[in-house]
Amino acid sequence: MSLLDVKIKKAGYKQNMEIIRDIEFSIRRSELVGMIGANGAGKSTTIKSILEQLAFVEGEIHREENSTYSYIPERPVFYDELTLWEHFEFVAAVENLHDSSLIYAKELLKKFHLLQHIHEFPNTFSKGMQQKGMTVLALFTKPDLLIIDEPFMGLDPASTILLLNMIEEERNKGTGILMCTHILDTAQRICDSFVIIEQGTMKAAGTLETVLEKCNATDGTLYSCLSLEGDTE
Ligand SMILES: Nc1ncnc2c1ncn2[C@@H]1O[C@H](COP(=O)(O)OP(=O)(O)OP(=O)(O)O)[C@@H](O)[C@H]1O
Repeated sequence: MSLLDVKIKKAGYKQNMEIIRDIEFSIRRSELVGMIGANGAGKSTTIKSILEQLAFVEGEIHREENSTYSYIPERPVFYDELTLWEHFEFVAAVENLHDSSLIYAKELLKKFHLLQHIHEFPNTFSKGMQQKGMTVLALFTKPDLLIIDEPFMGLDPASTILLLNMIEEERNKGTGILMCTHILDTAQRICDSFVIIEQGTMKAAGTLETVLEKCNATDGTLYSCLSLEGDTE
């Protein structure tokens, strides 16, 4: 049984608008799935359809019963009037979380070197600090499924390693992860499987071997699966 089964026939931002079509993949527990594709290919739109944020989706999206999910958006979003810590208190109250989750939040904040900033307003943070804040906010609820859009953007090398370790720890705990990224070398190294999106549709899905075969690039890398700009026949 999968944590998430996606079978999108077509979807878009308003009724009958077709931005993406024929996208089918699943995510199991402990599986890290990399979603790869050029700018504007339809990756974020696919994520939005999973998050039920699109006005028009034809198809089926099933999540395992009673499973929870967290989403780390490409661009961090914080409330202007709340400090970082107040964001945690707010989420804990809204989601009715146990007190232990706030203790866990502090452990994670320490790990991500944000503990000394918890009484500051995140909108005054640097891009990387905001990204780390969003990551901890997504993790402290202990989701079954984690959806991450471009997680490495703006992170310094130490924070990148921290994030990679965190992804590995989450997988070991059984969390299923969907990660959109343009950092193909890292994706190829760490993901269990891939979904390649091109011009709004799924070009290939499966293990590295499967997608490379589908892209006629058995000796290539993930780069070979993307049609490069300026390519001629
Ligand atoms: N709110 C919107 N309303 C209408 N069209 C949109 C909207 N958001 C995105 N699109 C269009 O949907 C298409 C797919 O965009 P999407 O953001 O899913 O691409 P992406 O693969 O995530 O790209 P990137 O790598 O640049 O983040 C693009 O043509 C884009 O212009």
